[in-house]
Amino acid sequence: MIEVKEIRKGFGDVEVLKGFSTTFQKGQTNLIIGQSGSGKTVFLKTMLGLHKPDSGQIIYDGTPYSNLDEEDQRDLREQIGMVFQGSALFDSMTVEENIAFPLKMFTKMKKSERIERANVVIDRVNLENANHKLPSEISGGMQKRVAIARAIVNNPKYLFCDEPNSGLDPNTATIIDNLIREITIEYDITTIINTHDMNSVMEIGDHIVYLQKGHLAWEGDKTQIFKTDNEDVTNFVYSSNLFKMVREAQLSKNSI
Ligand SMILES: Nc1ncnc2c1ncn2[C@@H]1O[C@H](COP(=O)(O)OP(=O)(O)OP(=O)(O)O)[C@@H](O)[C@H]1O
Repeated sequence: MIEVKEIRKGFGDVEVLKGFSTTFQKGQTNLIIGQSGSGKTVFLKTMLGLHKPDSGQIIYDGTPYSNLDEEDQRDLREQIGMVFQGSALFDSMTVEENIAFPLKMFTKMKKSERIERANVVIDRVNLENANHKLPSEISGGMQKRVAIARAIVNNPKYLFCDEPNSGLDPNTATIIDNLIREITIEYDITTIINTHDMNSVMEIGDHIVYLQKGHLAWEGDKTQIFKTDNEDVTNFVYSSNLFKMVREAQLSKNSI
């Protein structure tokens, strides 16, 4: 569980996160959504410890990040798996080497142990037969699977995903979303996903936080978001043409 208490972060005179609180439960896919520039990335980076908040606290399973000394902060960061936008794989490493990399960085495992553990997660994300391929030799969807496998190889308690669907076709995006959700439940991870994708909201939105100009303007789940009377959230939800058409069809049906 990650608790956010009255978090504020600014750069110079500009305050980007304007003092809000929320709680991200474990075993749930927690989504952060909002218009471009609303502060989603700054929020994610602040939770990751990459930005120091001006005030407020991020509390990881009861422990405020700001109370930790440098060594404990490092230990905590090792418990965070990260899926970067665009996968960020090492081009010159095979799938297996990419996935085993965090174990080389953060553990004292022998090479044979690292390979064994890497293959457990390779099986989990259904990447069998791709072990010795390079990222350039596999599809975008498979590259995402590698990124997810690399993020969970060290058994993280927390998983942060930045736009995990970007660049994928809708079908593959849904498969990747569901893989993240299954892993979240299976390993009881606190997962936080930064996304623009309304399909993700509908598919895996267990808890959705809507940021607007640095404020937390709304939070709820994937069914509540379609019933909210918050106009900004509704505009965001229906900003895609497809959703707009579905809504208009529903409204005209209701008026008959
Ligand atoms: N390091 C920084 N220094 C100064 N301003 C910053 C910095 N990082 C972000 N900002 C500003 O904070 C605001 C929010 O940016 P952020 O990247 O969090 O938005 P976002 O919601 O993630 O947008 P997008 O959906 O386009 O990625 C923007 O106005 C941005 O210019």
